[in-house]
Amino acid sequence: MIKITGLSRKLPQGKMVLENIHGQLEPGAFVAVVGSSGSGKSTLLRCLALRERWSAGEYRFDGQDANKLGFFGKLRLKRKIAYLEQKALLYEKKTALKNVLIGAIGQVSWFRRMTGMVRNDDYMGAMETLENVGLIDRAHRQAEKLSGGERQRVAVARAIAHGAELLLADEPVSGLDPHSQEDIMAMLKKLTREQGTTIVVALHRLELAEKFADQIWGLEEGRLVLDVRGRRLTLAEKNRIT
Ligand SMILES: Nc1ncnc2c1ncn2[C@@H]1O[C@H](COP(=O)(O)OP(=O)(O)OP(=O)(O)O)[C@@H](O)[C@H]1O
Repeated sequence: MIKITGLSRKLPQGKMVLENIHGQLEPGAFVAVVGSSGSGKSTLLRCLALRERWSAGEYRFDGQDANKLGFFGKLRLKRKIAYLEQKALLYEKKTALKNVLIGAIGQVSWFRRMTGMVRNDDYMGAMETLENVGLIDRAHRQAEKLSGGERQRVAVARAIAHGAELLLADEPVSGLDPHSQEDIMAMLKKLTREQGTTIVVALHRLELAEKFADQIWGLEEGRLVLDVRGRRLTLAEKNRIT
């Protein structure tokens, strides 16, 4: 379980980008973070991904206090967390399968990483994750020849092959057509159900959050003003965060 208590992020100029955020993420939860532009969604995701430092508060991952971890402890924790960019960053000339394998290779020994040797298990694991994200028929296609939605699927498959327990995705569907947006959200939801991955997505489209997420966090000027589970937002709630 992930628990954040009083998480705040103050910029050097003094501006509070996140202010006293409290929240809890159960294993396998699918959480959408919504809020108007500049409300702090990306900052929150980057803090949860340990890519940005918070200035106050506590972040516990399975009981471990991230503030108290040393260099190697933090590295181990980072291995459990995957962060997806808006536009999936892939090795363009490599196939979807190779891109996933590179993720899996991050989990194997130094020697095999250096030599690029791939075991049959790694290969089978990578093919299985590609199947899980509905991309088995694109396994041998070069990344540069994949559509935006397919690229996001490869990035997700790579994160799963890498053993991520927490997947943070910043606007993973922006720039995709509405049909692909729904497909990606459905695929993410399936992963939370079938693999138990905890997924947090920052989203602009509220209707996607309502349709697919189990829980909605609403941010307003760096404060968490909504934490809603299992129901749609009221009109007043929608107005507050848009
Ligand atoms: N390093 C920084 N330096 C200056 N301002 C920053 C920095 N990081 C964040 N901000 C500011 O903090 C606020 C929150 O930014 P953030 O990117 O987290 O918002 P967001 O909700 O993800 O916005 P968007 O939906 O437009 O991506 C914004 O006003 C942004 O300009």
